[in-house]
Formats: sequence, C-alpha cells, structure tokens
Amino acid sequence: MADVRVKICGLRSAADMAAVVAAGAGYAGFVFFPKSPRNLTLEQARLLAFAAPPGLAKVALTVGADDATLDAIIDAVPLDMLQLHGQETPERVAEIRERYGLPVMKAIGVADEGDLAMLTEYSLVADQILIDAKPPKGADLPGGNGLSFDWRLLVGRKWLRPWMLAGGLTPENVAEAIRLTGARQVDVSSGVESAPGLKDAAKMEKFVRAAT
Ligand SMILES: O=C(O)c1ccccc1NCC(=O)[C@H](O)[C@H](O)COP(=O)(O)O
Repeated sequence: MADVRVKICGLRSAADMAAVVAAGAGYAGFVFFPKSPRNLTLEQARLLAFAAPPGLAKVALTVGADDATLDAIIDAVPLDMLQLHGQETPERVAEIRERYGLPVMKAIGVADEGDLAMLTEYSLVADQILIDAKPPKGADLPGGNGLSFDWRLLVGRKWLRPWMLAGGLTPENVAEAIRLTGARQVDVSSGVESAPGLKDAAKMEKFVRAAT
C-alpha cells in the first residue's frame, strides 16, 4: 500500500521518538491531557520535538483546551499541527486555526451513520479530519481507547479535506482497514503499546510496515 502516511500518537520518551523515526511514520503525536497515561509535560514534549527529524510532523493533541493552555504548548514546543480531540465547536476550531496559524486536525468520534454529518460540517473549518471511534459513555479518555468502529460506514464517502482513520488499529488489522476504507492516512496509539502509555518499538515497526 504505497503512499499511506502513519501517525503514531502518545510518544513519551526519546526511545519512542527513535522508534517512530526508524519505523518511518509521518506524524508523531504528543498528548496533553492529564488523565491520560500518555500525558507528557511541556518540557518532555519540547525535548522530543527537538529530536524529531525534518519531515516528521509533530502534532499536539489537546482536549477542549483554552487559549492559555494552547499558548503555553505552542510557546514551548515546536509543532506542525494541532489535533483537537474534545467537544470543540466548528467556531472554536476556526478560531484556533486563525489564532495560531497552524494546521488543525479535528477528531470526530463515529459509532454509526448519524455521526457522519459532523465530518462534513468540520471539514469546512479544519485542515484535516481524524475519524476515530466514539468513546464509550463515561470513558475517562475521549480517544486512545483501542476501540474501532464499523469501517464499512466510510466506504464510498468523500470529504473536502484530507482525513485520517483511527480507532483500534493494530499491526494485524490496519491493512484490511485501509483496503476497506481507502484511507491514505492512519493513526494508532494503543495498538502499538505493550501496556497503556508504553510504546513498543517492534509493534510500531510492524504497524508501519503493514500500513505502507
Ligand atoms: O491517547 C490518549 O490517551 C488520548 C487522550 C485524550 C484524547 C485522545 C487520546 N488519544 C487519541 C489517539 O491516540 C488517537 O488519535 C486515536 O484515538 C486512536 O487511538 P487508539 O484507538 O488507541 O489507537
């Protein structure tokens, strides 16, 4: 599968960054969400971002962050993209995009066909759309739960913006997910971990190989 770009989300250490680079991923994601096992400090993220080679896009994931939080992240960490993984409205997405001048990827949780209208709505204001599984009711995390959705919902659909498939992808299922949905970009976190928040270099390598 040529030309598929992989995002590996939730890096926390220099070893994670080295493994992402060695595997050949196109995006590296840093999670700024205190409840997450993948949460990292501004200083940790700054060091990892400076260790990233040119061409690897550095993405900060936030959840309903206010301007002060985003200001602090952007001041500390050299970034290529913001990933908004909360309940940000289309107006807020547009505001963030305008304020920071960085491309914005809006994550949308999908469980059934009724959720697809939101993808169209947000593709009018975001630079990219991340199509993720909807978290279970009452979940601590709005993403990164290792759950997938029915990929057949995406068959034959088109959106105005580039999009990325996420949710429960693993080295074992990513090729089938790409085949079915036609995704040109995929995002993974839990599926390349040995425990929550602990990335596994061998799984990262296997995932990128299976996806590309
Ligand atoms: O990873 C987290 O802990 C997290 C916390 C809060 C919001 C989103 C979070 N993760 C999002 C992702 O890592 C991915 O973009 C996506 O949800 C895929 O995750 P997974 O199903 O674990 O592969």
